[in-house]
Amino acid sequence: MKNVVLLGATGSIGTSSVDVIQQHSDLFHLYAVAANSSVNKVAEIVRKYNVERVCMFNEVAAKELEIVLGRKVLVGMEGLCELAADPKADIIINALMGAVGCLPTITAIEHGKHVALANKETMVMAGPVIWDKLAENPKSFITPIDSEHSAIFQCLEGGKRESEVEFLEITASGGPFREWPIEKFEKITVADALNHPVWSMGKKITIDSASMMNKGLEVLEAHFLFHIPYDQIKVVVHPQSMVHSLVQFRDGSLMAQLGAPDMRIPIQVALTWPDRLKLETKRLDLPTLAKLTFFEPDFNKFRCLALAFEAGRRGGIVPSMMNAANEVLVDRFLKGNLKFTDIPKYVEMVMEKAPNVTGHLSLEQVLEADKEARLMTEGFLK
Ligand SMILES: NC(=O)C1=CN([C@@H]2O[C@H](COP(=O)(O)OP(=O)(O)OC[C@H]3O[C@@H](n4cnc5c(N)ncnc54)[C@H](OP(=O)(O)O)[C@@H]3O)[C@@H](O)[C@H]2O)C=CC1
Ligand SMILES: CC(=O)[C@@H](O)[C@H](O)COP(=O)(O)O
Ligand SMILES: [Mn+2]
Repeated sequence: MKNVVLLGATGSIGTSSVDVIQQHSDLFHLYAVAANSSVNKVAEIVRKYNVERVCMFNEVAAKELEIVLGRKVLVGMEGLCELAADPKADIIINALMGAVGCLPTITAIEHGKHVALANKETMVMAGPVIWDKLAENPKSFITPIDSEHSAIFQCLEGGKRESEVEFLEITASGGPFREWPIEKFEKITVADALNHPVWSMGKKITIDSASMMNKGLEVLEAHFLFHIPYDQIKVVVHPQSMVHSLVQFRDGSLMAQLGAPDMRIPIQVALTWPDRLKLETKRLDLPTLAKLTFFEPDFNKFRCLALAFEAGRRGGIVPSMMNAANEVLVDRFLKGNLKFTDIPKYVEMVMEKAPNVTGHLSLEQVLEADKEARLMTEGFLK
């Protein structure tokens, strides 16, 4: 039996993870959960699945949950990291949203854990630091949950074939504005942007999908997960989201992973790899599938995608600053205080001010850059 710590248990990935764990309750025990402030949802999960340890990031919520459950609730970043380091934990699923996921991932690696990673922001902001930490802690390893990265991971047979890759082809749905003319972008509303054509996900990633920053983040995530240079990473728009990504090998073979758009599939792969267990979810029926289509992305319309490639190529603290600026801007947009077109505009302004840092990158530099970019973005918005 493997003890699973689920960080971000109340979210979209968290909920799907609970389902997968329950479908295999002979193999996995939901040992600990964490969230930000959803007290009732956490209380329900804890009671239903006999969860042993709990953390709430938000202090008030932690106190409230302690009263509801009548037992100790960990709190804040310290609490998240305590769960990530718990000696009884075998697998840490990081399904937190945003840069808050970075330190728990690093702590889990430092404690030799298997990290099943949905929190792409971790890899984007701190990729080189993660490389160092994994090298220092050879017992630890990451299995990706992000659907595209799971597809690539599977095509690479768990990373064994990285050196044989010609390029990675990351698929993108294109989001709700794939067919909108750029002239209409000024008028995009929050409701328009939350209307993802395929996936039902948390709000932040849904806005990122609409701006295609999500695909940009995924390019950096792929670079850091699979050690593939940016010149060998392509993005292809595939509106049906049935092909989750592809790997072109140097012998001319193009491998793809297909499946219904259901995150429980990559979550289960991340938990059970290299084994493939039964999962109750929809199957793709090829004869009844509609056409599968593929297009070049429009880098002019989706400026965030171009900016992310630029941030990746510049390296250093630029990805951390880009990610932080984007988080602030998406939050403002969701609150109705920013135009959709202001997201790439201000991300670019922050990136222009970002210094090029060469040489070894430390965790302190990454976290400082994150803080600095948030302040800078707020400053631009005043
Ligand atoms: N949803 C999807 O299909 C996919 C998501 N991902 C990635 O997975 C991650 C999670 O996404 P998703 O599930 O959609 O997000 P959601 O917004 O649905 O859920 C986020 C979870 O994180 C918790 N959380 C948010 N902020 C904090 C904080 N400061 N401290 C502790 N917990 C916090 C929330 O708790 P609370 O409920 O209390 O707010 C919630 O449990 C993201 O990095 C996303 O990019 C990747 C691929 C697909
Ligand atoms: C399910 C998943 O992995 C998301 O990251 C998804 O890819 C978002 O859709 P887009 O392709 O529109 O960004
Ligand atoms: Mn994805």
